[in-house]
Amino acid sequence: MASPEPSAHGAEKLDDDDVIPQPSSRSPTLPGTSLLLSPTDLLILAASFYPLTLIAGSVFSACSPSPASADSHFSRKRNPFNVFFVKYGWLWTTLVFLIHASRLRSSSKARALLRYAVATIWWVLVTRWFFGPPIMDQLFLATRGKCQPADPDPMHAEEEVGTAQMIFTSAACKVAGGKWSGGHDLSGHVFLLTHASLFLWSELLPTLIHSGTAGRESAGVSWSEIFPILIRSAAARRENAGGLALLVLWWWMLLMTGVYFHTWLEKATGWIAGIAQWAVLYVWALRSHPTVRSIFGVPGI
Ligand SMILES: CCCCCCCCCCCCCCCC(=O)SCCNC(=O)CCNC(=O)[C@H](O)C(C)(C)COP(=O)(O)O
Ligand SMILES: Nc1ncnc2c1ncn2[C@@H]1O[C@H](COP(=O)(O)O)[C@@H](OP(=O)(O)O)[C@H]1O
Repeated sequence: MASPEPSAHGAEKLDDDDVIPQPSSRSPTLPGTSLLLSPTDLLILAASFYPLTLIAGSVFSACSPSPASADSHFSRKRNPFNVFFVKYGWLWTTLVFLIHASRLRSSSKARALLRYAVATIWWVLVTRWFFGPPIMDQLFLATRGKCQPADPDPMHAEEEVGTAQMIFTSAACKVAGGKWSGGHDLSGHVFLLTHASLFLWSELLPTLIHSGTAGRESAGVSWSEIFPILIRSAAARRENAGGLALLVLWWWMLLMTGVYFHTWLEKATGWIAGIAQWAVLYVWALRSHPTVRSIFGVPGI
Protein backbone atom coordinates (compact mmCIF):
# COMPACT_ATOMS: atom_id res chain seq x y z
CA MET A 1 0.00 0.00 0.00
CA ALA A 2 1.66 3.21 -1.10
CA SER A 3 1.83 5.87 1.52
CA PRO A 4 4.13 8.80 0.92
CA GLU A 5 5.49 10.62 3.94
CA PRO A 6 3.79 13.89 4.85
CA SER A 7 6.05 16.88 4.40
CA ALA A 8 5.04 18.12 7.84
CA HIS A 9 7.12 15.27 9.24
CA GLY A 10 10.24 16.52 7.51
CA ALA A 11 10.26 13.30 5.60
CA GLU A 12 12.76 11.21 3.86
CA LYS A 13 11.33 8.99 1.14
CA LEU A 14 9.83 5.75 2.40
CA ASP A 15 9.76 2.38 0.69
CA ASP A 16 6.80 2.05 -1.64
CA ASP A 17 4.84 -0.37 0.44
CA ASP A 18 5.68 0.99 3.86
CA VAL A 19 2.69 2.33 5.67
CA ILE A 20 3.13 4.97 8.28
CA PRO A 21 -0.17 5.79 9.86
CA GLN A 22 -0.85 9.42 9.09
CA PRO A 23 -3.85 11.64 9.64
CA SER A 24 -3.26 13.55 6.42
CA SER A 25 -3.32 10.50 4.14
CA ARG A 26 -6.85 11.30 2.93
CA SER A 27 -7.16 13.13 -0.30
CA PRO A 28 -8.93 16.45 0.34
CA THR A 29 -10.21 16.50 -3.24
CA LEU A 30 -12.23 13.30 -3.06
CA PRO A 31 -15.89 13.84 -2.23
CA GLY A 32 -17.07 12.26 1.02
CA THR A 33 -13.59 11.29 2.16
CA SER A 34 -14.08 12.91 5.55
CA LEU A 35 -16.01 9.74 6.40
CA LEU A 36 -13.03 7.59 5.51
CA LEU A 37 -10.63 6.31 8.16
CA SER A 38 -6.90 6.50 7.46
CA PRO A 39 -4.50 3.84 8.87
CA THR A 40 -3.82 6.18 11.81
CA ASP A 41 -7.54 6.55 12.50
CA LEU A 42 -7.91 2.76 12.44
CA LEU A 43 -5.00 2.30 14.84
CA ILE A 44 -6.35 4.92 17.24
CA LEU A 45 -9.80 3.33 16.98
CA ALA A 46 -8.30 -0.08 17.86
CA ALA A 47 -6.27 1.46 20.71
CA SER A 48 -9.28 3.24 22.21
CA PHE A 49 -11.11 -0.07 22.38
CA TYR A 50 -8.93 -1.22 25.31
CA PRO A 51 -9.61 1.52 27.89
CA LEU A 52 -13.29 1.36 26.92
CA THR A 53 -13.21 -2.40 27.52
CA LEU A 54 -11.65 -1.93 30.96
CA ILE A 55 -14.19 0.76 31.86
CA ALA A 56 -17.07 -1.44 30.66
CA GLY A 57 -15.72 -4.43 32.64
CA SER A 58 -15.22 -2.39 35.81
CA VAL A 59 -18.65 -0.74 35.56
CA PHE A 60 -20.26 -4.14 34.99
CA SER A 61 -18.40 -5.51 38.01
CA ALA A 62 -19.46 -2.55 40.20
CA CYS A 63 -23.11 -2.69 39.08
CA SER A 64 -23.47 -6.46 39.02
CA PRO A 65 -25.86 -7.77 41.68
CA SER A 66 -23.53 -10.70 42.44
CA PRO A 67 -20.06 -9.92 43.81
CA ALA A 68 -17.28 -9.32 41.32
CA SER A 69 -15.58 -12.46 42.52
CA ALA A 70 -18.68 -14.52 41.58
CA ASP A 71 -17.76 -18.03 40.61
CA SER A 72 -17.72 -18.31 36.85
CA HIS A 73 -15.41 -20.01 34.39
CA PHE A 74 -13.53 -16.80 33.62
CA SER A 75 -13.28 -15.65 37.23
CA ARG A 76 -11.09 -18.68 37.98
CA LYS A 77 -7.37 -18.11 37.77
CA ARG A 78 -6.86 -21.70 36.63
CA ASN A 79 -9.10 -21.40 33.56
CA PRO A 80 -7.23 -22.81 30.54
CA PHE A 81 -7.27 -19.53 28.59
CA ASN A 82 -5.43 -17.89 31.48
CA VAL A 83 -3.08 -20.77 32.19
CA PHE A 84 -2.11 -21.67 28.60
CA PHE A 85 -2.51 -18.36 26.81
CA VAL A 86 -2.22 -15.23 28.96
CA LYS A 87 0.42 -16.69 31.27
CA TYR A 88 2.53 -17.24 28.11
CA GLY A 89 1.11 -14.13 26.48
CA TRP A 90 4.35 -12.74 25.14
CA LEU A 91 5.30 -16.11 23.71
CA TRP A 92 2.03 -16.33 21.69
CA THR A 93 2.40 -12.72 20.61
CA THR A 94 5.96 -13.49 19.51
CA LEU A 95 4.84 -16.51 17.48
CA VAL A 96 2.15 -14.53 15.64
CA PHE A 97 4.57 -11.69 15.01
CA LEU A 98 7.38 -13.97 13.72
CA ILE A 99 5.00 -15.67 11.28
CA HIS A 100 3.94 -12.22 10.08
CA ALA A 101 7.55 -10.99 9.87
CA SER A 102 8.60 -14.05 7.86
CA ARG A 103 6.27 -12.82 5.07
CA LEU A 104 7.74 -9.32 4.90
CA ARG A 105 10.22 -8.25 2.25
CA SER A 106 13.75 -8.98 3.44
CA SER A 107 14.58 -5.25 3.59
CA SER A 108 11.71 -4.74 6.09
CA LYS A 109 12.36 -7.84 8.21
CA ALA A 110 15.36 -6.60 10.22
CA ARG A 111 13.64 -3.34 11.14
CA ALA A 112 10.41 -5.16 12.09
CA LEU A 113 12.50 -7.41 14.37
CA LEU A 114 14.10 -4.33 15.87
CA ARG A 115 10.64 -2.92 16.73
CA TYR A 116 9.77 -6.32 18.23
CA ALA A 117 13.00 -6.23 20.27
CA VAL A 118 12.00 -2.82 21.71
CA ALA A 119 8.53 -4.13 22.62
CA THR A 120 10.11 -7.23 24.20
CA ILE A 121 12.52 -5.13 26.23
CA TRP A 122 9.58 -3.10 27.59
CA TRP A 123 7.75 -6.32 28.53
CA VAL A 124 10.92 -7.56 30.32
CA LEU A 125 11.39 -4.25 32.18
CA VAL A 126 7.79 -4.14 33.40
CA THR A 127 7.31 -7.80 34.32
CA ARG A 128 10.72 -9.49 34.69
CA TRP A 129 13.71 -7.30 35.50
CA PHE A 130 14.45 -3.61 35.93
CA PHE A 131 17.97 -3.42 37.34
CA GLY A 132 16.64 -5.69 40.07
CA PRO A 133 12.93 -6.40 40.57
CA PRO A 134 10.72 -5.53 37.58
CA ILE A 135 8.93 -2.15 37.41
CA MET A 136 5.62 -3.62 38.61
CA ASP A 137 7.27 -5.09 41.72
CA GLN A 138 9.33 -1.95 42.43
CA LEU A 139 6.10 0.07 42.31
CA PHE A 140 4.48 -2.39 44.70
CA LEU A 141 7.40 -2.23 47.17
CA ALA A 142 7.59 1.57 46.90
CA THR A 143 3.91 1.77 47.91
CA ARG A 144 4.59 -0.25 51.09
CA GLY A 145 3.67 -3.63 49.68
CA LYS A 146 5.13 -6.72 51.31
CA CYS A 147 5.37 -10.43 50.87
CA GLN A 148 3.13 -11.78 53.65
CA PRO A 149 3.66 -15.31 54.93
CA ALA A 150 0.77 -17.55 53.97
CA ASP A 151 1.05 -19.77 57.06
CA PRO A 152 -1.41 -18.66 59.77
CA ASP A 153 0.52 -20.66 62.43
CA PRO A 154 2.49 -17.97 64.39
CA MET A 155 5.40 -20.37 64.99
CA HIS A 156 5.92 -20.93 61.29
CA ALA A 157 4.83 -17.44 60.33
CA GLU A 158 7.62 -15.87 62.38
CA GLU A 159 10.14 -17.96 60.52
CA GLU A 160 8.48 -17.20 57.21
CA VAL A 161 8.24 -13.46 57.83
CA GLY A 162 12.02 -13.35 58.14
CA THR A 163 12.31 -14.92 54.71
CA ALA A 164 9.38 -12.98 53.27
CA GLN A 165 10.84 -9.62 54.21
CA MET A 166 13.90 -10.49 52.15
CA ILE A 167 11.72 -11.19 49.13
CA PHE A 168 11.63 -8.45 46.55
CA THR A 169 9.76 -9.97 43.64
CA SER A 170 6.19 -11.21 43.34
CA ALA A 171 7.43 -14.37 41.61
CA ALA A 172 9.80 -15.25 44.50
CA CYS A 173 7.04 -14.44 47.00
CA LYS A 174 4.69 -16.89 45.27
CA VAL A 175 7.38 -19.58 45.15
CA ALA A 176 7.97 -19.11 48.91
CA GLY A 177 4.23 -19.66 49.46
CA GLY A 178 3.65 -16.04 50.52
CA LYS A 179 1.03 -13.51 49.46
CA TRP A 180 2.00 -10.25 47.78
CA SER A 181 -0.12 -7.76 49.66
CA GLY A 182 -0.50 -4.22 50.89
CA GLY A 183 0.94 -2.07 48.09
CA HIS A 184 -0.21 -0.91 44.69
CA ASP A 185 -0.40 -4.08 42.60
CA LEU A 186 -0.27 -2.86 38.97
CA SER A 187 -2.22 -5.37 36.91
CA GLY A 188 0.25 -7.50 34.97
CA HIS A 189 -2.60 -8.94 32.88
CA VAL A 190 -3.89 -5.52 31.85
CA PHE A 191 -0.34 -4.48 31.03
CA LEU A 192 0.50 -7.56 28.96
CA LEU A 193 -2.82 -7.77 27.12
CA THR A 194 -2.80 -4.07 26.20
CA HIS A 195 0.90 -3.97 25.28
CA ALA A 196 0.71 -7.14 23.16
CA SER A 197 -2.51 -6.05 21.41
CA LEU A 198 -1.25 -2.58 20.49
CA PHE A 199 2.02 -4.06 19.22
CA LEU A 200 0.16 -6.58 17.06
CA TRP A 201 -2.35 -4.03 15.70
CA SER A 202 0.48 -1.64 14.82
CA GLU A 203 2.47 -4.33 13.02
CA LEU A 204 -0.37 -6.29 11.40
CA LEU A 205 -2.82 -3.57 10.40
CA PRO A 206 -1.20 -2.65 7.04
CA THR A 207 -1.17 -6.35 6.05
CA LEU A 208 -4.75 -6.88 7.28
CA ILE A 209 -6.02 -3.89 5.28
CA HIS A 210 -4.03 -4.90 2.22
CA SER A 211 -5.38 -8.50 2.28
CA GLY A 212 -8.92 -7.39 3.13
CA THR A 213 -9.09 -4.86 0.30
CA ALA A 214 -7.15 -7.08 -2.12
CA GLY A 215 -4.56 -4.32 -2.41
CA ARG A 216 -7.10 -1.73 -3.58
CA GLU A 217 -5.66 1.78 -3.72
CA SER A 218 -7.91 4.15 -1.83
CA ALA A 219 -7.96 7.25 0.34
CA GLY A 220 -9.10 5.23 3.34
CA VAL A 221 -11.59 2.80 4.75
CA SER A 222 -15.18 3.65 5.65
CA TRP A 223 -16.75 2.68 9.00
CA SER A 224 -19.05 0.15 7.37
CA GLU A 225 -16.09 -1.56 5.68
CA ILE A 226 -14.04 -2.27 8.82
CA PHE A 227 -15.54 -5.65 9.76
CA PRO A 228 -15.94 -6.92 6.18
CA ILE A 229 -12.28 -6.04 5.54
CA LEU A 230 -11.12 -7.90 8.66
CA ILE A 231 -13.26 -10.92 7.78
CA ARG A 232 -12.00 -10.97 4.16
CA SER A 233 -8.49 -10.58 5.49
CA ALA A 234 -8.89 -13.57 7.84
CA ALA A 235 -10.36 -15.60 4.98
CA ALA A 236 -7.51 -14.63 2.64
CA ARG A 237 -4.68 -16.02 4.78
CA ARG A 238 -4.41 -18.39 7.72
CA GLU A 239 -1.75 -16.18 9.30
CA ASN A 240 -4.16 -13.22 9.32
CA ALA A 241 -6.84 -15.42 10.88
CA GLY A 242 -4.37 -16.54 13.56
CA GLY A 243 -3.36 -12.95 14.36
CA LEU A 244 -6.97 -11.78 14.54
CA ALA A 245 -7.97 -14.78 16.69
CA LEU A 246 -5.20 -13.92 19.16
CA LEU A 247 -6.30 -10.27 19.21
CA VAL A 248 -9.89 -11.34 19.95
CA LEU A 249 -8.69 -13.64 22.75
CA TRP A 250 -6.52 -10.89 24.26
CA TRP A 251 -9.49 -8.51 24.13
CA TRP A 252 -11.80 -11.04 25.82
CA MET A 253 -9.29 -11.81 28.57
CA LEU A 254 -8.82 -8.08 29.17
CA LEU A 255 -12.58 -7.75 29.59
CA MET A 256 -12.53 -10.63 32.11
CA THR A 257 -9.69 -9.00 34.05
CA GLY A 258 -11.75 -5.80 34.01
CA VAL A 259 -14.75 -7.63 35.43
CA TYR A 260 -13.18 -9.98 37.98
CA PHE A 261 -9.76 -8.76 39.08
CA HIS A 262 -7.99 -5.75 40.57
CA THR A 263 -9.06 -2.26 41.59
CA TRP A 264 -9.81 0.59 39.16
CA LEU A 265 -6.46 2.20 39.95
CA GLU A 266 -4.49 -1.04 39.44
CA LYS A 267 -6.16 -1.54 36.08
CA ALA A 268 -5.46 2.08 35.15
CA THR A 269 -1.72 1.80 35.94
CA GLY A 270 -1.57 -1.54 34.07
CA TRP A 271 -3.11 0.20 31.06
CA ILE A 272 -0.72 3.18 31.27
CA ALA A 273 2.26 0.78 31.34
CA GLY A 274 0.61 -1.10 28.45
CA ILE A 275 0.33 1.92 26.14
CA ALA A 276 3.60 3.65 27.17
CA GLN A 277 6.07 2.01 24.78
CA TRP A 278 3.52 1.92 21.93
CA ALA A 279 2.73 5.63 22.36
CA VAL A 280 6.39 6.62 22.44
CA LEU A 281 7.54 4.51 19.48
CA TYR A 282 4.53 4.16 17.16
CA VAL A 283 2.52 7.29 17.87
CA TRP A 284 5.26 9.80 18.56
CA ALA A 285 8.81 8.85 17.52
CA LEU A 286 8.12 7.05 14.23
CA ARG A 287 5.78 9.80 13.09
CA SER A 288 7.77 12.86 14.03
CA HIS A 289 11.43 11.81 13.97
CA PRO A 290 12.90 10.85 10.59
CA THR A 291 16.05 9.55 12.31
CA VAL A 292 14.07 7.16 14.48
CA ARG A 293 12.09 6.16 11.40
CA SER A 294 15.23 5.47 9.43
CA ILE A 295 16.47 3.15 12.19
CA PHE A 296 13.24 1.34 13.07
CA GLY A 297 11.36 1.65 9.78
CA VAL A 298 7.57 1.68 9.73
CA PRO A 299 5.15 -1.26 9.71
CA GLY A 300 4.29 -2.22 6.16
CA ILE A 301 3.21 -5.12 4.00
C1 LIG B 1 18.53 -6.79 13.48
C2 LIG B 1 17.46 -6.95 14.46
C3 LIG B 1 17.75 -7.91 15.57
C4 LIG B 1 16.64 -7.97 16.54
C5 LIG B 1 16.60 -9.24 17.33
C6 LIG B 1 15.23 -9.61 17.71
C7 LIG B 1 15.13 -11.03 18.23
C8 LIG B 1 14.05 -11.77 17.56
C9 LIG B 1 13.79 -13.18 17.93
C10 LIG B 1 13.90 -13.52 19.39
C11 LIG B 1 12.93 -14.52 19.84
C12 LIG B 1 12.82 -14.46 21.31
C13 LIG B 1 11.74 -15.32 21.77
C14 LIG B 1 11.18 -14.82 23.05
C15 LIG B 1 10.04 -15.68 23.36
C16 LIG B 1 9.34 -15.24 24.54
O1 LIG B 1 8.57 -14.35 24.49
S1 LIG B 1 9.63 -16.15 25.92
C17 LIG B 1 8.58 -15.51 27.07
C18 LIG B 1 7.43 -16.40 27.38
N1 LIG B 1 6.84 -15.92 28.57
C19 LIG B 1 5.69 -15.28 28.57
O2 LIG B 1 5.09 -15.06 27.55
C20 LIG B 1 5.19 -14.86 29.97
C21 LIG B 1 4.07 -13.87 29.89
N2 LIG B 1 3.51 -13.70 31.20
C22 LIG B 1 3.77 -12.65 31.99
O3 LIG B 1 4.52 -11.76 31.67
C23 LIG B 1 3.07 -12.65 33.36
O4 LIG B 1 2.63 -13.93 33.66
C24 LIG B 1 1.87 -11.67 33.39
C25 LIG B 1 0.87 -11.95 32.28
C26 LIG B 1 2.41 -10.25 33.28
C27 LIG B 1 1.10 -11.82 34.71
O5 LIG B 1 1.92 -11.71 35.78
P1 LIG B 1 1.62 -12.64 37.06
O6 LIG B 1 2.56 -12.13 38.09
O7 LIG B 1 1.90 -14.04 36.62
O8 LIG B 1 0.19 -12.44 37.44
N1 LIG C 1 -8.55 -12.65 32.85
C1 LIG C 1 -8.09 -13.38 33.87
N2 LIG C 1 -8.43 -14.68 33.97
C2 LIG C 1 -7.99 -15.43 35.01
N3 LIG C 1 -7.19 -14.97 35.99
C3 LIG C 1 -6.80 -13.68 35.92
C4 LIG C 1 -7.24 -12.82 34.87
N4 LIG C 1 -6.73 -11.59 35.10
C5 LIG C 1 -6.00 -11.68 36.21
N5 LIG C 1 -6.04 -12.93 36.72
C6 LIG C 1 -5.36 -13.45 37.92
O1 LIG C 1 -5.36 -12.43 38.92
C7 LIG C 1 -4.09 -12.35 39.55
C8 LIG C 1 -3.52 -10.97 39.36
O2 LIG C 1 -3.19 -10.81 37.99
P1 LIG C 1 -2.31 -9.66 37.37
O3 LIG C 1 -1.62 -8.95 38.49
O4 LIG C 1 -1.36 -10.33 36.44
O5 LIG C 1 -3.28 -8.78 36.65
C9 LIG C 1 -3.22 -13.44 38.94
O6 LIG C 1 -3.29 -14.54 39.79
P2 LIG C 1 -2.05 -15.54 40.00
O7 LIG C 1 -0.81 -14.69 40.03
O8 LIG C 1 -2.35 -16.23 41.29
O9 LIG C 1 -2.09 -16.45 38.81
C10 LIG C 1 -3.90 -13.72 37.61
O10 LIG C 1 -3.73 -15.05 37.15
